[in-house]
Amino acid sequence: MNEKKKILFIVNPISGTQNKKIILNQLSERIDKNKYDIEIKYTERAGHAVEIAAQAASEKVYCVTAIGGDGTINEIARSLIHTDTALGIIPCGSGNGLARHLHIPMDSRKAIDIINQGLISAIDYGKINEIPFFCTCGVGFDAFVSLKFAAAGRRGILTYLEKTLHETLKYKPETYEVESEDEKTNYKAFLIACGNASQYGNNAYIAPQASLEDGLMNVTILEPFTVLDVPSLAFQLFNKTLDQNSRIKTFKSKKIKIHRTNSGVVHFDGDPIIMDKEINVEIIEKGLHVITPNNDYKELNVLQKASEYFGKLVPRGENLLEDIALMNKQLLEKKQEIIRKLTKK
Ligand SMILES: Nc1ncnc2c1ncn2[C@@H]1O[C@H](COP(=O)(O)OP(=O)(O)OP(=O)(O)O)[C@@H](O)[C@H]1O
Repeated sequence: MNEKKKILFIVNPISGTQNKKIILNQLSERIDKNKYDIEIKYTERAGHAVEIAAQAASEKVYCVTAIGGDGTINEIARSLIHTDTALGIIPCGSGNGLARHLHIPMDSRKAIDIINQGLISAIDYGKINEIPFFCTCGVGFDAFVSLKFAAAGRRGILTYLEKTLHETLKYKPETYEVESEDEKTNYKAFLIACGNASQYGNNAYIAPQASLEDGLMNVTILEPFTVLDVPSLAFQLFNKTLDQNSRIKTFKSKKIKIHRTNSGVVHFDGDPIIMDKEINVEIIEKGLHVITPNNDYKELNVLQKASEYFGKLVPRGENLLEDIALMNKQLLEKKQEIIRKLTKK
């Protein structure tokens, strides 16, 4: 009989708003005990997961699984880069950007099934002034919101939206010099986001074309905009078409330098940190092993989500043309409803 593989689960008790006890009960019921020996550790403070994961990697543990959000994943993954220990993810943060990009289910029972399947892929990661990030990093408004969110004392999507909507129209764009491998350009920008993955979390696609396997970051620069641009920007952010907006500049690069007039806040995977005027961002190819769903599962997941969405929208009528007209009307109403919600002060 094959020797069992060890998985260490690291639980961040403060991430997101989900009850972690329920997840741990599901874990003990569902994890494949013929295949895995499991251990569970709770973090006691910010930064603790870095130490626990580093110890596990030095002991050549098969996998360290985050039960948390992108901040917890960042702390664990930075200790696993360039080791044979794989990262597992049971998403329960506020945004879950990396898990969503990888099509890891938000339902913890299904995420446990993915770990049972145990398919390992290698993905890229990035560094912002030597601090690793796995999803996105950046300067400007998103970094500013991450600072407000960190100080809010509450987590979850509602707190995030509250902070974002509250601050959007007050925020003053800054001037940045951006140096890619090809050119140096000055931008007055609301934000500059560097995407290793495509989204911030909550399906907000700031870099819709980003891939975790191309060795490149997708840079998104949002130039100053007026209140009239907010509905289309908000809609396109969630519709994966932000790169089509006239206020957006995008390009791909392996590394960039950002020079700004003063030191200030940046974010890495949604966590804020103060950095100097000069910021270097680069992507390191295939430096992290992650347990991911297989392609069949990803396709099924996308089809299932689409059919659930349209299933809710379309009544079962007899006349196809009438159904299509009704569906168009309902899609338009849905779009207007999203825009109304996002622009309501
Ligand atoms: N025991 C702890 N007490 C206080 N803070 C902690 C503890 N353990 C981890 N942290 C910090 O909590 C922060 C937030 O965690 P995490 O990012 O996982 O949740 P989230 O912000 O709700 O989700 P997401 O990043 O997906 O939006 C992390 O940056 C981490 O440093």
